[in-house]
Amino acid sequence: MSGSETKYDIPQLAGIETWKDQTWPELKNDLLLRAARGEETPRAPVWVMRQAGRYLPEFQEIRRDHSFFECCQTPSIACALTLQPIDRYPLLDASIIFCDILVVPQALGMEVLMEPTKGPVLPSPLVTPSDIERLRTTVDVQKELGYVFEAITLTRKGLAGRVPLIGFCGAPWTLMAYMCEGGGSRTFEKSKSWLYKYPKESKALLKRIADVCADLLIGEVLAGAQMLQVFDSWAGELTPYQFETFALPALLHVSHKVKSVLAQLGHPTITITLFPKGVHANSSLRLLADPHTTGYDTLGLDWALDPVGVREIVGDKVSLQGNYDPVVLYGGKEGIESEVKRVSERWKEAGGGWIANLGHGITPAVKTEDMGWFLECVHRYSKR
Ligand SMILES: Cc1c2[nH]c(c1CCC(=O)O)Cc1[nH]c(c(CCC(=O)O)c1C)Cc1[nH]c(c(CCC(=O)O)c1C)Cc1[nH]c(c(C)c1CCC(=O)O)C2
Repeated sequence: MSGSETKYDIPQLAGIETWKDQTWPELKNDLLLRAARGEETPRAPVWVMRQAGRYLPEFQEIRRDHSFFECCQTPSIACALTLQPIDRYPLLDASIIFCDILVVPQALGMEVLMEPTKGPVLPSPLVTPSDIERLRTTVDVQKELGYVFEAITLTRKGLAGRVPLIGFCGAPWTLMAYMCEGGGSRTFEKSKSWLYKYPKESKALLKRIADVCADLLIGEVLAGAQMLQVFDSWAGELTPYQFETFALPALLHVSHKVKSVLAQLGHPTITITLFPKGVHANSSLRLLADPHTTGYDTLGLDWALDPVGVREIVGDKVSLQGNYDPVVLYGGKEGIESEVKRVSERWKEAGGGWIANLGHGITPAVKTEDMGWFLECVHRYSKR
């Protein structure tokens, strides 16, 4: 399964010429990178998915004057939004570049809108395999997504070594789901019926998406990202068979291509987190236990899983991230403290590399002081 033997084509990225000449501010807090490599750190590094988001008044202020994708596509704005939570909360141990997973369908040629009440909308979804012809056959990731790389370089400088910068992309299956559904879904009838009706074409589509994801991640690292995360937000909608047959090979294509191309370029290896939201620990997660073969060093867990139980299943080779219930942030000061304390004990008992995070993104109505209190509690109760 290891991708080290396969030679991948090196994408045409500006960073290939420039990455060796970049000098970066010295990193002062490397807890995140150590935990991702499997170290048991003195306390858990902590960050929060969607930490640059609508619960922050300073985010809302910028969003008032700019559309969502304008924020993603303007490097100075994306940089400013990424730095907002870092400036406000010195207890955060990581930053994640402000962007969206749906920039990959855009790079493939699909229109994506962000509607205030509905979330993402893709007005012309893929209905049958003949619609795949509407996608660009080769994607010039530098041309389509160069703004992400620019934003990353600016942000890494702006961070001045305070914390590492995470780059990310969506997982092929999750992106295919958006591309076939035309937006979010409750039942995933359109995207999952592709897997039953058109299994061969589904695999080919997933591979094409995976290629763009890999090139995006490679460009992010060359531009200055110090760690990567792949968001498979809809992994839990699949049967274990579908996860293994469709989602997993595409995920492995991404991680193997990223690591192999970086090695070909002589770039130091970096760690990758996979967030396969909703997957069953005893079936799908079990397939992801060995970073040496999967290329995923850390697995992000949602709040439905118990860290001790997961450790028993996946063993000690892989690091883990998670998994406080995002709704705990509405639990009040005492509620937050007692839950963080309880869950942290499970994590310490589980052992191994642990990055503290929510089990999914922070939601817009959270009070900024409750987010701050949550971070304080994690610092206190994750101490080993
Ligand atoms: C599925 C998914 C998307 N985007 C993303 C995922 C994977 C994680 C997950 O499962 O939530 C990933 C994402 N989206 C965003 C980030 C930025 C980095 C971070 O702080 O985590 C990241 C990592 C910004 C964003 N992406 C989005 C916002 C809010 C949009 C706004 O400002 O109007 C932000 C800050 C919009 C978005 N983008 C997406 C949705 C479903 C929505 C709508 C959500 C909603 O309306 O509540 C697609």
